[in-house]
This record gives sequence, C-alpha cells and structure tokens, in this order.
Amino acid sequence: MKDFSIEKYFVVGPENTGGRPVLPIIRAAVEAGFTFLQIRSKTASARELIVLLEDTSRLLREMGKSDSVALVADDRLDVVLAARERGAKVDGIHVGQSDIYPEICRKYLGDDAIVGLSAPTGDLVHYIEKGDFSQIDYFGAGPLHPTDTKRDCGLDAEGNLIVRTLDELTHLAEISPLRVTVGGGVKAEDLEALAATGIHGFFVVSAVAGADDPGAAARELVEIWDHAR
Ligand SMILES: Cc1ncc(COP(=O)(O)OP(=O)(O)O)c(N)n1
Ligand SMILES: Cc1nc(C(=O)O)sc1CCOP(=O)(O)O
Ligand SMILES: [Mg+2]
Repeated sequence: MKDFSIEKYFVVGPENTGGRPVLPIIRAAVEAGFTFLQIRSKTASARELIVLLEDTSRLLREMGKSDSVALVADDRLDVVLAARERGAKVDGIHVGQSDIYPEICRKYLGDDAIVGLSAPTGDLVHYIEKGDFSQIDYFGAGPLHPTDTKRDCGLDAEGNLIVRTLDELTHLAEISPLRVTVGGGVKAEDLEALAATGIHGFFVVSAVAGADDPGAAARELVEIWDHAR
C-alpha cells in the first residue's frame, strides 16, 4: 500500500483506552476521518496484538476503508507477519531508533509495505543529510510536549526531556526527503501551529483514546486540521 496518508494518524493499544474496548474507538476515529492507524502496546501479549490487528483489518474491510486507511503495528515485525499469515491486511510497521532495523522489516514485509521510522532526537539536520532512507516511507517525530503515553522520550545532557520546537519542525519539513508526522502530547489546540510548520500530519494517542467521547474528540481534531491545511 504505497498510496497512503499520514495526515491524521491514530496510535492506540489496550492500555490507552481507560478500560474500554479498543475496536469501537478505532471505528470512531476512522468514521471521523483519520487516515492512518497504528496498533501500539507495551503490555499486550503477541496473541492479543495479532487478534487486535486481525479485528482492525476486518473492521476496515467492513467499513470499505481497507485501501484508504493504512494499518501498521508498532515495533513488532513478528506480530505483523503472524497477522498477515492469518489473513489480516496489515500494511506495515513503525519502528524507532532502537527497534528492528527498517531494512530488515522491508525485507520480510515486501516492497509494497509501509515502513515508518521515528526520527532521532538531537541533530536532525545532520541525520537527514547523512542518512540513507531508501527503505523508509515516512518519519515520525516527537514529542511536541511531554506525555505520559511515552515516558522514555530522549533526554538532553542535563537529563531534561527534549521536545520538538515549532521552528525545528519547520526546518525538518523543509529538508526532509520523506513526509513527517508529529506527535507526543498533541491536542486540538496545537494543530493550527503544527500545520503552519509545513509538516504533513499529526499523530495522537490520548487526545482520542483517552477522551470521554472519542468520536467527538476525533471529529474535532480532523476538522481543525483540515481547516488549517
Ligand atoms: C508515528 C510514530 N512516531 C513515533 C513513534 C515512536 O516510536 P519509537 O521511538 O520506536 O517508540 P515506541 O512507540 O516504540 O515506544 C511511533 N510509535 N509512531
Ligand atoms: C508513540 C509516541 N511517540 C512519541 C515520540 O515522541 O516519538 S510520543 C508518543 C506517544 C503519543 O501519545 P499522546 O498522544 O498520548 O501524547
Ligand atoms: Mg518503537
């Protein structure tokens, strides 16, 4: 699936929904207009992740969205391969700087798969200038703000959390050979400023999965983003 949009990107796992089932929240995000789904869990078993990918793939098929909303898993190449083996349409994987190498993901998932990579914290300009990104389809960058959803984001030499400034994101959008989606503490009130940086999309977990009414929250995010772009 090479024709995909990272514009409105929802990341979710069972630990993000306040005890509520995940699938209705995914449905609400897709109905609202989210274009990309990532299943991410640091607590679920491999089996739980495989079943969640299978269920999400089936849901997208029932909604007629299999070809327009991309579905990837965070970190777990084994889980993606297993879910595919069992018939699920899983479009790819998102990996970070300490995860399985993107080129190995590409080898096992195929040319048509989506392989996303988290940009490192630190000197992005140098990284982009020197890197070979031929095996990657897009970058994730963050956090915009500190977030409880990911506590192991990068720290500077003094031990302070490194957050992305809007100036840095504007520069990243200018120099990046790939599309960039930005997340980490992103809320509705951030979207206008984020869109103005020129980055291609935003990703959220708790702004949708943690909302009292995930559908209403997702619709608000989509509306603000679409208006700002
Ligand atoms: C779209 C997107 N961007 C960044 C990340 C973070 O990936 P990573 O740095 O590997 O951290 P974990 O998510 O694995 O904790 C992401 N998952 N998605
Ligand atoms: C998955 C992830 N990656 C991040 C990064 O900075 O790379 S921040 C993050 C979690 C985003 O969750 P929330 O929207 O609840 O803050
Ligand atoms: Mg990772």
